[in-house]
Amino acid sequence: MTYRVLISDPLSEDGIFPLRQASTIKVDVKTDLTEAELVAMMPMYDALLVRSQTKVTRAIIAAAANLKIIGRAGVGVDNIDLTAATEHGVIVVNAPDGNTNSAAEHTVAMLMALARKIPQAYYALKQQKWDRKAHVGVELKGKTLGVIGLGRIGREVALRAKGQRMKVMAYDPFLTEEKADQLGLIKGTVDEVIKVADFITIHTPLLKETKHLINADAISKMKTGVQIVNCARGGIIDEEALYQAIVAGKVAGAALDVFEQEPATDHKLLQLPQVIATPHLGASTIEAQESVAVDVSYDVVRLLNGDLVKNPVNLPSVPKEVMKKIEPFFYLAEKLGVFLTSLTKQVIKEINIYYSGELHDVEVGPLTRNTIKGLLKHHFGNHINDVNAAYLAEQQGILINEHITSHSEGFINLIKVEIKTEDGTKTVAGTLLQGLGPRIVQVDSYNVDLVPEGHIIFIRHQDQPGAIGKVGTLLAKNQTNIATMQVGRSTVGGDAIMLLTVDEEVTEQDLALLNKTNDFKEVTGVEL
Ligand SMILES: NC(=O)c1ccc[n+]([C@@H]2O[C@H](COP(=O)([O-])OP(=O)(O)OC[C@H]3O[C@@H](n4cnc5c(N)ncnc54)[C@H](O)[C@@H]3O)[C@@H](O)[C@H]2O)c1
Ligand SMILES: O=C(O)[C@H](O)COP(=O)(O)O
Repeated sequence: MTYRVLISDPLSEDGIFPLRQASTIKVDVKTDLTEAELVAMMPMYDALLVRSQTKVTRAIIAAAANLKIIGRAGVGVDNIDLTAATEHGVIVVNAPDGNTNSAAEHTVAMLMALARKIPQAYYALKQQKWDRKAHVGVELKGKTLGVIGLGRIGREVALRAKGQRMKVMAYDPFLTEEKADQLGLIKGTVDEVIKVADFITIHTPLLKETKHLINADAISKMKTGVQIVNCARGGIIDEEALYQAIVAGKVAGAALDVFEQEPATDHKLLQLPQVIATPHLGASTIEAQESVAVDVSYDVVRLLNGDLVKNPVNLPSVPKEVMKKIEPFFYLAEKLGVFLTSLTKQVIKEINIYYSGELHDVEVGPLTRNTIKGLLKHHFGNHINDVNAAYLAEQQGILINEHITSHSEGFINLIKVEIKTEDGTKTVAGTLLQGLGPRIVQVDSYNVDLVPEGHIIFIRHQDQPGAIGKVGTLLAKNQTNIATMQVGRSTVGGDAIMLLTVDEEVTEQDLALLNKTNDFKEVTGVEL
């Protein structure tokens, strides 16, 4: 099997060696493609790698019938339609650490260039103007830097600003007093930060909440003469409001690496002498480009090899040590789902998953996704995967509840899945036996002991002499060989079940023969 990977933005050739080395992967590099060209090409690709230039739209994702992964060689994923990717079961990964240092260094370079008017002076000198008066700057030492967004880059910028002997005040929804103390900076609200800062630098993602975070109202609260740096994302600053504030003399200068519409060549902000700018160069260093390309390439290789990715964007990431604990349960969780869904023809309205015993203190989200995958596979086939399982269930209006308890009904660990449908409630429970592997241990109220694999016939009947023999005789007519059989009953002569495993796939003829006798209330074939 050969997987095809398309790289549609310029990526470091040195950084993509994990892809080049993989014998099962063929890489095509084709840049500057239009949306229509991408739509036409995508059906043949299993993976797409981009930077910020390619806009990965819904149309492109919808056309990409074989697409499994989109790798963003960088941080910001605002150029990728994440909702569409999730709906289509395409995992999106990024490289969150690879360009942190470069982006932080670029921000500090912009801050210093802004304070000392270096680009303006350079430009004048290139025009043969030796003008020392026009380019008098200000010192950073002793000034307050306001940092909005104290994630990876914001933190690095704050530390470097302290090296410039600036005071730093920061706002981030996750910043605690302890963390602020550790970093030697002051924690404030957005309003507090923008009111006191001489320089403001922004390091948030572009989200609904951060769109135009710096608008006319915010600017009106700032000090007159404030200078603003944006090396995060265009759109966080309202560009019209910034333009007006610079013209009015409220804002003394701005350093912009990013714009709402890129490329931004014919932009009115660029006409103002107080504005210095670079064309989205924060991550453009040899080191950062190599590092982000290596990170996403490895994730693509991992995914195509069937392994877990390191930096998922549209799936919660689970720490390695937690994953080690829960991974052995993935198979069981999915099989419980497949088993249970085989027992009903009705629409599932609600899914309750009970985790108990040693599963009570782990992150069970991935197990829930595997269970849902098993439950809905019947309807969605291979289209359903970890990425879209919860989404597809939600779209079907299915209610999903997780219940977690340390009490485990006699097993060290137990996953019990219950579905509610028009015809009532059905449950199945399974455990992972140390050294023996997964077992289904309960079907409705009946205790069983079944390895969840192979070809199974599930029968509901009335407990009575001859019932078991009849099943053997009927299946023999079809040359169907019973490998194992177990029975369970509520009371003598009461409701009972039989679980048979057979050597070959259960056929329609097998089921028809068993159903014809009218001796059995329910006969179902289950393929695990
Ligand atoms: N110019 C470039 O070339 C370049 C390079 C790398 C990253 N970036 C951009 O820089 C930004 C930051 O990247 P990062 O790696 O530090 O990301 P990060 O995820 O590590 O940090 C982002 C921080 O923003 C905070 N945040 C979210 N909403 C906020 C809000 N409303 N107010 C204040 N803070 C908020 C988050 O809590 C988080 O701590 C992103 O937009 C990224 O795309 C740009
Ligand atoms: O979010 C990012 O990582 C930066 O904006 C870098 O974008 P780029 O990969 O297009 O340089």
